[in-house]
Amino acid sequence: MIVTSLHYSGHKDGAAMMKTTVSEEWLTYTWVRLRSGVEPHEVKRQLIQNGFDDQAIRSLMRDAYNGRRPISDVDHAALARAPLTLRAKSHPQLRRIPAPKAQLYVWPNFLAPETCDALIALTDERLRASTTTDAFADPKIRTSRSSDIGTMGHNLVMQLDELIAEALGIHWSYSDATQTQRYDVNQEYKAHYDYFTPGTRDYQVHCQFTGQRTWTFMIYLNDVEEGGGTRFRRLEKTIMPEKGKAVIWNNLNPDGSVNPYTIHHGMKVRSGAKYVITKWFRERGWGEMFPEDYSRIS
Ligand SMILES: O=C(O)CCC(=O)C(=O)O
Ligand SMILES: [Fe+2]
Repeated sequence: MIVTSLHYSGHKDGAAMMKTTVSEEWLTYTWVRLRSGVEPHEVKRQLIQNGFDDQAIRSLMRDAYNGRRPISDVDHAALARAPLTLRAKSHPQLRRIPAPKAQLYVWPNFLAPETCDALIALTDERLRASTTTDAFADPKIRTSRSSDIGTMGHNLVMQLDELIAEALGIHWSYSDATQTQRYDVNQEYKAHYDYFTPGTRDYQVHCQFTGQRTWTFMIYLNDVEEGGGTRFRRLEKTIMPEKGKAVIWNNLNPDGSVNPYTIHHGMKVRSGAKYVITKWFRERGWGEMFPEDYSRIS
């Protein structure tokens, strides 16, 4: 903590020593936390604890100061028309998979091979067993390992977040912190939904601040020797891993209800290893959900 860069407006009696100006260090402190998925109200609490006055907290947190937008602001029809869906009509690589029951897209070569390699190296630095949010679920449902690369404050991941957010056309604050998954031989993620079933305790716990999951943006980081496809059994489509290829789908219907046709299975790797980035978008973030300058990117 670099205290010398801060200006204190101390009262003579010493009762309140409030920090009133912001520094690069505290901006980093604030935004690394917000990027990592720490809720705005918690970041605000930490800043208060560190002695900042309200004005300084406003300038540190900017759009996040007022917290996530209310659930009543969510426009599900607009989510179903996210800029990516329009871009797919003319983009040379991005295309919609012909499956009328769900919005499913593939984008080959979305990431450059060197970026994939750097993300794999970062993933391998800090692996943990993958979990599912349902404590009662079969422990064999997801046997891969995961890495919370979105909480490391790494520049590369922040750039990746921007790239994904711009590609989809939805601001990164409407997403969970970025994760990677590594599957070794015989590891898989059995058929599941990325959304939380409304009315369950799971939904209550995992959606209370951020709302439901909306779009999933997944990227394969390597070519898998054998196996490891992503199977959408109700759509009768299987996407095969290819280094840098993104698979993107909307877990919801245009009316906001969950779409069970999006059930998918990360199939067993038969030979080699498989790495994927998973980025789950959410109903609630701060600021504009569809920033205007994202829509201009072709
Ligand atoms: O690895 C895959 O192909 C699918 C991963 C997945 O569905 C997930 O992480 O939610
Ligand atoms: Fe999934």
